[in-house]
Amino acid sequence: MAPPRNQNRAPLPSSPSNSKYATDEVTVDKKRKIANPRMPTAATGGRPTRQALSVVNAAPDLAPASGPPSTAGSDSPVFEFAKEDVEALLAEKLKTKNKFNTKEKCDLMSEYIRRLKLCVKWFQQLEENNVTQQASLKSLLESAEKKCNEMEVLMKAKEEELNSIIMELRKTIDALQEKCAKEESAKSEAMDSFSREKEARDAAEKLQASVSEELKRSQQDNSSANQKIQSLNEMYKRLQEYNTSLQQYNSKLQSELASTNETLKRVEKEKAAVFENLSTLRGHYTSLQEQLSSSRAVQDEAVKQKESLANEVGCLRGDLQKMRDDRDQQLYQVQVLNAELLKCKECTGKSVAELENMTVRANELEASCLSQSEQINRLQEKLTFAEKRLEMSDMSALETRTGYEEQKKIIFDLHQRLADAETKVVEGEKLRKKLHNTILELKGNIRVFCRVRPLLSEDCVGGEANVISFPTSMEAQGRSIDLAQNGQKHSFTFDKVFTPEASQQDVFVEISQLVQSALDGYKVCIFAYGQTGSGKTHTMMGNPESSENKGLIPRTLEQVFETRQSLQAQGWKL
Ligand SMILES: Nc1ncnc2c1ncn2[C@@H]1O[C@H](COP(=O)(O)OP(=O)(O)OP(=O)(O)O)[C@@H](O)[C@H]1O
Repeated sequence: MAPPRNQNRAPLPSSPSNSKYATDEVTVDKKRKIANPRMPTAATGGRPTRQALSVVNAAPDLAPASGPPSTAGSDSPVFEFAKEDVEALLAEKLKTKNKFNTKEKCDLMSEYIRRLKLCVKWFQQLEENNVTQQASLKSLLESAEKKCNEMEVLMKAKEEELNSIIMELRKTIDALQEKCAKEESAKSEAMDSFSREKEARDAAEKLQASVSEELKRSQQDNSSANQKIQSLNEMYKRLQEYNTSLQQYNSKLQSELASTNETLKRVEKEKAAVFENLSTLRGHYTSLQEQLSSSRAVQDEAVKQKESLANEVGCLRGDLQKMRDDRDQQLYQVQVLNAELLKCKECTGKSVAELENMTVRANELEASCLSQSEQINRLQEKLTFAEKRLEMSDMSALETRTGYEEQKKIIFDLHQRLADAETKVVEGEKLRKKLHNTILELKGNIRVFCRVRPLLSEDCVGGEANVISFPTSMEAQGRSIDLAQNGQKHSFTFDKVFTPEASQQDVFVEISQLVQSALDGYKVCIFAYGQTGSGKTHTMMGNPESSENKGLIPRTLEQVFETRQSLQAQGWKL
């Protein structure tokens, strides 16, 4: 015969270290055995447990006159009953050998009563266990809810903190980017001005080079003009010398002409004297015929002399003419030379004017050169200033760049922190889902709510206004309703009962957790049933336009979309 069940289920050692686990185990074990007493368990080493009824049947053997068997640390034995056992016990019929043997009948009856009592006791114990289990589950549920709420609050605070940090960082990034852009534009402006100044400097240098070349050319022109002037002066001097020599020659020729004229006068005087002599001679002609012949001869000779003298005069005249021609030619040459001299003088004047012009131009060019060099100096100063500015802007750009790099590092660190925080959030979210699901499982996977709608005007026609009442006992409050019919009261218990005063929001508060569960990825079904006009449509749909009267479906959709938006802000995607 197998040992009785209560011996196997003796209370576990009451060591303080494992008392909690022992209690939990007992609870779980009991639950499992109540559900299916014939299932083999670890406690029985895999063997099927003995039938509870047989324990009860065996009770007289185990419980002698001293009383019922007791478990360790307890006076009353613990028996276990299955449904079938109870039903069998209830259906049992007393069989006596002799119908009229009342003693035997009485014994059997008392035995039967004892077993019934044991069964009732077992029921009571079971109920007590259930109550304690329910209380412990409630406390567990409350602590889990508390934890969940705390976790949610923490998460929200952390999320807000992170959002503010992200906003600040975004602002800093924007400011830095703006600063960077400004610096870049200032740098490009400085570069532009630098390039412009460089171009201006190049142009000025080119201008200076061209001006210096022009100056050189003008100096060369000047020197060539000077040389020309010198040569012209020399030529002028030579011409003056030539002129003086020509004047001297002219005066010489004139003196020669005067002497020739004097000679001619003398010759004419001699001729006149000869003619006088001839007349005297003619007077003496007669007298002097002889003398005439001689005189003729002398005359002939004189004629001859005269002819020779006339020839000589002609020759002298030709010479004179020649001399005159020469003189005219010389005069013409002098005139030409004078004209040339005048031209030369004009030329010299022009050259002098040109020289003056050239000097003026050279002076102007020197002045422009000076102004150009001043401009070049100014431009060089500007250039050095621009270079300094460029260096400064380079320095500031470098500083900004280092600042930017530092900010980048900070942003990188913050991004890492953000990523860590996000992973923590995700983990927290997972934990929250798990806890939420555990809570819902603890609350019960299938829950039935009852909503009592307020009485409508047509409902009061029959005068049965107070059919429904709500019990106010601690246990039944909010979970039960009592219906009165024909003077009889019928109680009904649900997971939750909503009174007519309950608003749509109150109903949705209970449902929203299931919606959250659906959002967490669990399958959820909510449906309403009831008789016509009981308020199903009102509860489920209500008036979607009214914020107060909208039903569960609009509110659920709102929650879904709100959650979607908040999750989107956290980086979740559809
Ligand atoms: N909690 C409530 N508060 C106020 N009025 C309600 C409530 N519940 C229902 N009503 C009103 O009761 C009437 C009937 O409700 P409803 O139409 O929702 O019933 P129903 O169960 O959907 O009916 P049916 O099955 O015929 O569609 C409506 O006029 C509705 O406004």
